[in-house]
Amino acid sequence: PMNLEQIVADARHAFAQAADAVSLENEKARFLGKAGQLTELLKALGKLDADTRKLEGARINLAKQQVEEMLRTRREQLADELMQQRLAAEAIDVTLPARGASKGSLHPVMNTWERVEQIFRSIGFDLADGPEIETDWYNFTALNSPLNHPARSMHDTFYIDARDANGELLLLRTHTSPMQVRYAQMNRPPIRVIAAGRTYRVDSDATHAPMFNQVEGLWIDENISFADLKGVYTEFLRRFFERDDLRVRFRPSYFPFTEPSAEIDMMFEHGKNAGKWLEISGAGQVHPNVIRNMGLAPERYTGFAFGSGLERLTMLRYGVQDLRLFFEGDLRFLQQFA
Ligand SMILES: CNC(=O)COc1cccc(Nc2cc(Cl)ccn2)c1
Repeated sequence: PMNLEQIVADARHAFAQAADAVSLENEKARFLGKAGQLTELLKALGKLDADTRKLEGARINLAKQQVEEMLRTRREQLADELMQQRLAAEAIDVTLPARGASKGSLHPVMNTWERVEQIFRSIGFDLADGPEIETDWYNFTALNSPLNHPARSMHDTFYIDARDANGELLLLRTHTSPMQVRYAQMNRPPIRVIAAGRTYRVDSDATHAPMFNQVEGLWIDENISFADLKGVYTEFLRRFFERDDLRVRFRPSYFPFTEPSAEIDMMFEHGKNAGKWLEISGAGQVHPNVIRNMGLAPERYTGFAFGSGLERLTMLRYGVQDLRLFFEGDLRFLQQFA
């Protein structure tokens, strides 16, 4: 019969040459398959006499076991090589430095908003919120603004083309005072409240934007005087600007909702703008009509109020010259405040 040693040697060579599992299976078929060399030899045993068939059959089966063992070994080798290739290809170097995500930061005006609220909360003020779309009653009438007051004109105020359920005119609030009126209607004295938020006016240039942010404060109780306003507001400015060389002056002024009214200027005794008075806010004793519109008796309750632009406070704190920079979202500007 064909030289069994030669067949086993051929199989060893063929399996070693097989580069992957599929080619190895093809080589296996050449030796162990239905038409394989070893299978053919086993079939040919039928022609031999009994003794010879027994002897030859044993020899062929031995060869078959060797070939099957070689096949198993090669299969394991190929599987291991495949695993090694995958480990190399899919390896992640966990020691590489992270890409890092840039940290966000608060918009400077929102930072001012938070600082103002934190300062007033620390001296016992509550916070009010309220609708940006207001009725003309809460925005003007409740605040003692006469029906023919120029601020009510469409040149200064954005009106909504609709009325509310009670037929009231609707508008975008022009200041945050309406929130304070609502708060005072819902709470009993002592009323100490800060109302901050977006306000809208028909105006826009380097120092005016149609939408901007305002913060107002209100303190109503028995015997609250103008002196209390000066004390509280001066202390607020010193803490907000973190300066104790800050001077404050109150100039007589006029607002429909306060009597007497004042405009508040501040000045730093040292530094770049030393000695220069800067207008920062408006304030005054709440007008008796406004006290009454809050549902309180002006004979018993008095109080003060003040208002300031949050952009204005921010511009003064950081020396920003153009208001529009706060609304453009230019990261080169904003990241200075990160
Ligand atoms: C930038 N702000 C300004 O020029 C003027 O702001 C001011 C001035 C005086 C008072 C008020 N607010 C106020 C609020 C109520 Cl509920 C009652 C009375 N007054 C706001």
